[in-house]
Amino acid sequence: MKEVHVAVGVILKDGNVFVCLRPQQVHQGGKWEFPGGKVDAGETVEEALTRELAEEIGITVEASQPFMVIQHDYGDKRVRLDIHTVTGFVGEPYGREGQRSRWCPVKELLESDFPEANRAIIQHLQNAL
Ligand SMILES: Nc1nc2c([nH]c(=O)n2[C@@H]2O[C@H](COP(=O)(O)OP(=O)(O)OP(=O)(O)O)[C@@H](O)[C@H]2O)c(=O)[nH]1
Ligand SMILES: [Mg+2]
Repeated sequence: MKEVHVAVGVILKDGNVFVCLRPQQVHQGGKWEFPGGKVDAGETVEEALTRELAEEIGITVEASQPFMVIQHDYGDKRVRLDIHTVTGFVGEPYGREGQRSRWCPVKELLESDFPEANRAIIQHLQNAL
């Protein structure tokens, strides 16, 4: 099964992270996510992240840093998550594709239901901040 390369943004502001609720009908639907999406052929991770965050939550990324890379096999899909923190952006994020979204304190992230692969990201975030 081929591996999907995904650019994921951990958008930080005052100790909070912006998270979105994945639509029921998509992969890992009904779970929370850090916004992002597939890296298209010929795109850098930064280009994919900037494009996906503009499309999904209406912000313009101005400063991002590589944070970690996670590979995970969900059984029905294999992903390689290229996670970047986003510390500078223009605009107020919102669910531009109609998805629910909110700012969540970093320390409360594990109280919400995220895809399995996100557990390691959250633990790294909580240790790093
Ligand atoms: N965006 C995002 N995807 C995640 C996270 N964790 C995780 O396992 N994934 C998986 O990464 C894959 C790609 O995410 P995605 O569905 O958002 O990709 P996309 O935005 O290009 O899809 P779409 O444009 O068709 O909606 C999905 O299988 C999703 O389950 C996360 O925190 N954020
Ligand atoms: Mg997406």
